This record gives sequence, C-alpha cells and structure tokens, in this order.
Amino acid sequence: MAHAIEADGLVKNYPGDVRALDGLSITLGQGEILGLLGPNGAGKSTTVKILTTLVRPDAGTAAVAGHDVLRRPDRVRRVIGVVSQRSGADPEATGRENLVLQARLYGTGGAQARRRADELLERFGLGEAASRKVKTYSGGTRRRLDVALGLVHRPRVLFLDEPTTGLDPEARASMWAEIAALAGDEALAILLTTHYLDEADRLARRLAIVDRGGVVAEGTPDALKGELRGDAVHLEWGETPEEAPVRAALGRLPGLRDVVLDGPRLSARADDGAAAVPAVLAALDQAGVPAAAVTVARPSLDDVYLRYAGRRFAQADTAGTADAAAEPAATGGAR
Ligand SMILES: Nc1ncnc2c1ncn2[C@@H]1O[C@H](COP(=O)(O)OP(=O)(O)OP(=O)(O)O)[C@@H](O)[C@H]1O
Repeated sequence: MAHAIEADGLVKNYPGDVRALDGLSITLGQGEILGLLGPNGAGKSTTVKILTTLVRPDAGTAAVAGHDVLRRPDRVRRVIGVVSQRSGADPEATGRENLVLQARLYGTGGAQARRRADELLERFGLGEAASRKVKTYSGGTRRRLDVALGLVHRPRVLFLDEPTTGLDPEARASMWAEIAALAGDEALAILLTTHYLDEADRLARRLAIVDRGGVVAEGTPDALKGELRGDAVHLEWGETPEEAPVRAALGRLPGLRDVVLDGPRLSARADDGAAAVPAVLAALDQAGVPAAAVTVARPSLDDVYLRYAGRRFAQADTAGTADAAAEPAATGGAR
C-alpha cells in the first residue's frame, strides 16, 4: 500500500526572498503519527499547505495516499482531514448541526449524515454538548468537535495543526488520548505539527525536526534522545556572563563536551552529570563567573533540537511565543 504521505525535496519561495522550504522530505506510513516539530517560521505550515493542496511547491514532489498533490488535488482532498488551529465550526450552530452540515458538504445524504454525526458525537464524548451552540463550548470541547469535523468523511490521513494549543492540562491529556486512539484503532495516519516538545515526545512515533525549511533530524523520540550519550548539564547565571572565562574554565574539565553558551544559559554534556557538577561549579567559582543554578537531566528533545539545529528551541522560535519559551529546558522530555 502507498505511504500515507511521501514528500520529496519540497521547495517553496515566497516574495521578498523568503525560502520557506528548502528541499524538505518526509514520509508517513499508514496508522502512524509523525510529529513535525519546529519553531515558528520553520516551514511546518507551508509543508501542510502543500500536502493539503492549498499551496503549490516550486520544486519537489508530494503524494498523499498515493495521489500526487499537483496532478490529482481533487483525490487528495477526498482522503484528507484537516484540523487547523482556527476552528472551522460555526459558533452559532450546535455541535450536531455542524457535523451534519459538514457531512452534507461532502455529498452525504440527510439520514446518513445524521447517523455519521451521531457516531462522531459519541466517539468524541460530545453527547451532552451536541444540542448546544458551539459558542458555549469550553476550549477542550471545541477542539474535540474540530477533530470530529475533520473526520466526517472518513479520511485516511489527518493533518492536526497544534491540536492542544490553549487547552488546560486536563483537556490536553484527554486530547492526547483521543489522538493516540485514532491512530491505533482506526489506522489513521496523522501528521501532527507542533511546537510543544512534550506533545511531540508523547504522541509521535516518529519525529521530524524541522528548521529553516528542511528536516534536520528524524527518528523516534527515544532514538533521537538516545543519540545524545550521557547527561545534559544546564547552568544559569543571573545575567549573561563573560564568555571567555566560562569557556576557559570549562575547557579544562575532562568529560565535559558540546558546550553551548546562550546568553545567561549554558548547556553541556557529560557522561555522568551528577559526578561532573562539583568540578564544574568549582571551576566557574575560581574563574570569577559563579553560576546561579545548575540542573542535570537525561537528554530532552530540547537538547536534541539544540544539537541538530545548533540553537535552543525557544531561541529559534522567532516569534518567541510564551508556549515554547515556557518549555522547561532540562526536563521537557526527560524520562
Ligand atoms: N504567504 C506568505 N508570504 C510570505 N512569506 C510567507 C508566507 N507564508 C509563510 N511565509 C514565511 O515562510 C517561512 C515559513 O513559514 P511557515 O508558516 O511554513 O512556518 P511554520 O513552521 O509553520 O511556523 P508557525 O509555527 O509560526 O506556523 C516563514 O519565514 C514565514 O514568514
């Protein structure tokens, strides 16, 4: 069977000399969840727009469920469901009315459309909310309806764009469970775009880390983290320290490597982080640049990102959203 998604060498330029995609390639198998992870501006939305036939690539090829996005956009649209960040639901209509209307838009007859709406209302625990206007829904309920709307026509590939942005922790957890079940029970292939590191870690069987229009690393979350041998050591100062004495002090310590200084924060790797810390702190004290805080953690996806993209995730997030910045560096994906 054809891959759910096969994209090869996608290039997209926008006016103003913006190269949104610079040869991006991804594949997604049936029933798999691929997490497209990257900061604002990395090229995730452009990739999704090409795969959902909204934008034409300047170069490269892409097929969804075996249908070429340029030659057979009509067929592609039949087999995909898209849940974008902006809700497509009519706030003045009820959940049931929204679902029935969506089914009718796909050409389903009245009785069958109502049956499908009922199935989805039950599937997503929306029974109680079915007869209420969408404008009265909580964020989590609305998101569940959005996903249900994306599934009305039984797509084979679902595009989920930042599915839990703005949800409280409980609603987030329940959305994660729904998404995992969709891929598991219904063999739906899901392309999840997110810039929550923990979401990607939790949900995606495979991750493609996107930076500056291309995939810089790909693999299971564990494999990606496993490539980073040893522990991550993170240091922080009250204000940005002078770089030369910090580097000189740490350069003398054996076993400390991949030192990246980024403003008042520093990350390094050590085979045994806990054992390295006393020497690290002593060396910095002696050099007159004492650190204010130190943490040792198993590598997180943030560390993976740092290694492949050469900068911290939050720093790379050009818009500097609170969401990404709030991601704890040392513990984000640590296990
Ligand atoms: N219509 C457009 N015209 C000009 N530039 C664009 C257009 N759409 C996107 N870009 C630029 O292309 C680059 C990639 O944008 P894209 O939206 O694909 O990134 P993203 O990873 O989805 O980011 P976000 O998480 O903010 O959605 C960015 O530099 C963006 O400013």
